[in-house]
Amino acid sequence: MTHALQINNISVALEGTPIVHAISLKLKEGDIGCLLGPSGCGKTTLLRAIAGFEAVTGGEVIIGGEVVSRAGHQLPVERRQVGMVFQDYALFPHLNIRDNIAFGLNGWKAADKQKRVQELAQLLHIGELLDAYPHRLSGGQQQRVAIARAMAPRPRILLLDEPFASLDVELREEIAREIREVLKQDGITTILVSHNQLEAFAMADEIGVMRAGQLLQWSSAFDLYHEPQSAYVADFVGEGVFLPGTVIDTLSVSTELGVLHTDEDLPYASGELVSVLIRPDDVIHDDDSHSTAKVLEKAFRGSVFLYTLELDSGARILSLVPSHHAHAKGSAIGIRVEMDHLVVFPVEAETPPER
Ligand SMILES: Nc1ncnc2c1ncn2[C@@H]1O[C@H](COP(=O)(O)OP(=O)(O)OP(=O)(O)O)[C@@H](O)[C@H]1O
Repeated sequence: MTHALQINNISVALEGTPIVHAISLKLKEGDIGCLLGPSGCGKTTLLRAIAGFEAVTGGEVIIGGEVVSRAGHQLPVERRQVGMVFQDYALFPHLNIRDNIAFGLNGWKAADKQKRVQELAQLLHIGELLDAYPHRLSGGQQQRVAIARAMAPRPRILLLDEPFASLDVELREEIAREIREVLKQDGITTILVSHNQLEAFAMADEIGVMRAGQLLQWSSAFDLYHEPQSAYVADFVGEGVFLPGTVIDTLSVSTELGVLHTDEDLPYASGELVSVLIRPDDVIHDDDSHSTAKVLEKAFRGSVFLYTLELDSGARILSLVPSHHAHAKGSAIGIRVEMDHLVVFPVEAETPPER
């Protein structure tokens, strides 16, 4: 099967400094991928290499089956048929919104141009703004226009660099979901860059976690959360803590929270010391439980509180507790662990993610 985008083992250097190291990924036609990672890990550099603004020092970028980059060969940006939305939107101030959107449609018949502009204006709810000029628009409206303009020529890939960075935090997730719908309806294959995982979850079919120029894992949000392939990814994606454990057999690990069982064989020998990932939704508040933990912190999340709890050993775990259960800081509450799948890593701790 030909993928809309295939990246084979690419490396990119900026001014002689290696920044992106041997990254590979594939994206299906019409899918949305997200590069997620802390500041400086190389997300933008990888995006710019796909767009053709940066050359690769090794590997290949293949768009729609065509090799557009390999060492010593660079198809120019304007011949790649990629659309790009920059963080500052970069609208043309002297053109109205209609002409901004139609800007890349040179060579289209006037009627087709008009049809495409109308179609996008409707999809992105900017129909009333077509005669206005960019300076009159809010940040959110300018963003919609920038996305419409980049989508207009039906690019083979749409590249979005931190598209929601300048929007209100409360709005971002909702807008990410809405833009996802727009892209899906128009069938545009997209890669976006983000350092916000809620945005990535709301938007993407495939998410890649990057760290120091490497792609640690490329998979669905569900798999990143439930099947992280490294302690770094487990820690970076979602919330949770690692608790020390001792392997009893391939299906069970002994921890301070009792013996935890898993549904898939663990690749560890009996007696081996391991770290077990405990997510807040694995720890259930239960007044009838014999195990207790002390409430250290409470963070209100609407329908639930996120409790930070301290175990007898001093180890900390997190728990989501319905917000109608009010327990004071310092009090002990009953807890029960409910997990059918364990995520376990060797003890040697990795450096925690820089956030
Ligand atoms: N011209 C350059 N020469 C050498 N190194 C550079 C150059 N430009 C950027 N870098 C470095 O490359 C690394 C990756 O930068 P990049 O912008 O790709 O990261 P990013 O993950 O997109 O970060 P952010 O989320 O902060 O935008 C950074 O450490 C940066 O300092």
